[in-house]
Amino acid sequence: MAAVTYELKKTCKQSGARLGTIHTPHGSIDTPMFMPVGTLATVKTLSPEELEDMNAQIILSNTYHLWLRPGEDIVQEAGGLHSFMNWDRPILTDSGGFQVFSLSDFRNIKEEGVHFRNHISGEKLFLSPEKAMQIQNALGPDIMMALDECPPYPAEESYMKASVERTSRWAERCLEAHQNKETQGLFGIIQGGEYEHLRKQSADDLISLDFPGYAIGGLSVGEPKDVMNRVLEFTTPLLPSHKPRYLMGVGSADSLIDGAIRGVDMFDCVLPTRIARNGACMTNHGRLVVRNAAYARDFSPIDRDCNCHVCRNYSRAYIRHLIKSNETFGFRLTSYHNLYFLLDLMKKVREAIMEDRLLDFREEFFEQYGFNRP
Ligand SMILES: CCCSCc1cc(N)cc2c(=O)[nH]c(N)nc12
Repeated sequence: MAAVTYELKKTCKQSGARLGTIHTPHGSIDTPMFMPVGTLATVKTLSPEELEDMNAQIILSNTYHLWLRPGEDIVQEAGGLHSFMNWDRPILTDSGGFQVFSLSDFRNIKEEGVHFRNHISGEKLFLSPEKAMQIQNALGPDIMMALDECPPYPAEESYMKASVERTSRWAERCLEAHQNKETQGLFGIIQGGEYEHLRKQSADDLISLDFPGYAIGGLSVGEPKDVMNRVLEFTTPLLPSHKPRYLMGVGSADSLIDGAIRGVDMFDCVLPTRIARNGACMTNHGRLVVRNAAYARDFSPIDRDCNCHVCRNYSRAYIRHLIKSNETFGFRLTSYHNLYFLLDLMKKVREAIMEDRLLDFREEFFEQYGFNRP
């Protein structure tokens, strides 16, 4: 029995969207869905109990960061990530490659792996497909990611082709190095940038290796939204309909809806908690920067159309005061609301797919939120 399986439940009549359920050793996940990011084994400022209260079905953590601190050996001695962080629902870990490329000021990519400098201590380190698998096998997430290279945007076609071919060879090495096939699912990551023929090559290579799920990487790296949507339009249909599709690093409300319309099942992004720590909030009527002076005497909730614990109990004025005072509780309130907002948005997306009205929902939401407003 595979560790991770996907059950396709309904395909939307209006678009490529679909409803499904991902079954993992730590529970099932209704899709399309958003995954809060807990880079260092915590979703910043929030407790596992609060994440369960807002119906977070799965959270992410990061191989690169946990390898550096506290070390995968300590997490393994604790019984794995679930025990270490007291989270008994599913966990997905990224493979570390993206973080090496985005965080390290020195890196040298070779066939055997990537040489880089620890962004904290400066020491030289080396990450190979085998090492990425050893770390993830020790951390014990339900879903692991193969080691890939996420080239910058834009990238020359010749560089992208060589990178895709190396990522495919690394994916095969990850499969060979995988130690816990019965308890941990391994997803392949499709690369290829904006080049349709390279996306096809990457998909063909990885589909031939029969992963239980596939991620679309190399997006949300600075490309315009119309480029992302165009790449999704020709990439998502290449992927098996009976396996989960994960769009990496995508998390604004409009991108989640547009990704679901194009058949994406899983999303993650640090955006909701990152902007929360700057006093910015996602609402059904656009982004609200609650730290602004305009809200000093505004005793209404962050979002009058939100039913979260924060919007039912705290005012903009109070939250602005806490943020301006650098009070941790202020960041907790904005983080809780933003994650609740995206999780609730995906619940509404699932309901719209069930009722075959996702495109109508998109129009209503975009109009109310102010997307596409000139
Ligand atoms: C915890 C963070 C998960 S998503 C990080 C991420 C984000 C984005 N935007 C792209 C990629 C990618 O192409 N490959 C990999 N492994 N990760 C990516």
